[in-house]
Amino acid sequence: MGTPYVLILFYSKHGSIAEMAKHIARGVNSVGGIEAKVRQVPNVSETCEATTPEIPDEGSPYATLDELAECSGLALGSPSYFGTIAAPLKHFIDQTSMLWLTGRLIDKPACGFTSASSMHGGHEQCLHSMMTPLLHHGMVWTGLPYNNKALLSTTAGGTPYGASHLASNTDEHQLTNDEKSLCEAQGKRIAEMAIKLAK
Ligand SMILES: Cc1cc2nc3c(=O)[nH]c(=O)nc-3n(C[C@H](O)[C@H](O)[C@H](O)COP(=O)(O)O)c2cc1C
Repeated sequence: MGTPYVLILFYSKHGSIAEMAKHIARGVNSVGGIEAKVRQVPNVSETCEATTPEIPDEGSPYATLDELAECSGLALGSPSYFGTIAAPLKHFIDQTSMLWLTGRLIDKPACGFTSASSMHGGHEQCLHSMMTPLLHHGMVWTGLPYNNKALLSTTAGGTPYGASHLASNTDEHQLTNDEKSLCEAQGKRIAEMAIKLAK
C-alpha cells in the first residue's frame, strides 16, 4: 500500500481555485505520514458529453474515481457559480454512485474551498452546497476553527466553513496573505484529521 493521501479535487476555469489548491497542498504536505494528491476535473460541454484528452493541456492531471475511492481525506474546490458548485465538479460527483453504494467514503474527513468574485456573492453558500453530497457519502465535514487568527483579520476571503478567495482584484488569482494562511491551515487540518480518523 502506498503513502496515504488527501485528494485535492477541483475545477478551475480561470486559475483562482488552482492557486488555492497549491496552498492547501502545502498545508497537507506539512504533516508527516500523508501527502497531497492534486487533481482537477475537465470542463463539460454545453451541448453534449465532452471528450477530453486523458492528460490536460495544462495544470494537474484529471482525477479518476479510483483516486477518490482510495483517498484518506478530501479537499473539494469549486468556483462559486450562482452561489453553488460549478457544473464540471458536480458532474464528477454525480458519477460517484458506486462509491456511495459501497460506502467507500464513509468516515473519511472532507473539506471545501471556493473562490467568488464578489464579497457577498456566495462564498459560504457554495461551501455549504459542497457539504451536502459529501454528507450523503458519510464523510466527516471539517471546517476552519477560529484559532486560525486570519479568520478574524481577513478583509477578503476566508470562512469558518472552509477557505475562500475574493477574486475581485485586478490580478484575480493573487491570494492575500490571510487567504494563503487559511488555505494552508485547511490543508494541515484535513491531513491531521485523516490520520486521526484512520486509527
Ligand atoms: C457561470 C458563472 C457564475 C458565477 N457566479 C458567481 C456568483 O454567484 N458569485 C460570485 O461572487 N462570483 C461568481 N462568479 C465568478 C467566479 O466564482 C470567480 O471568478 C471565481 O474566482 C472563478 O474561479 P476560477 O478562477 O478558479 O475559475 C461566476 C462566474 C461564472 C463563470
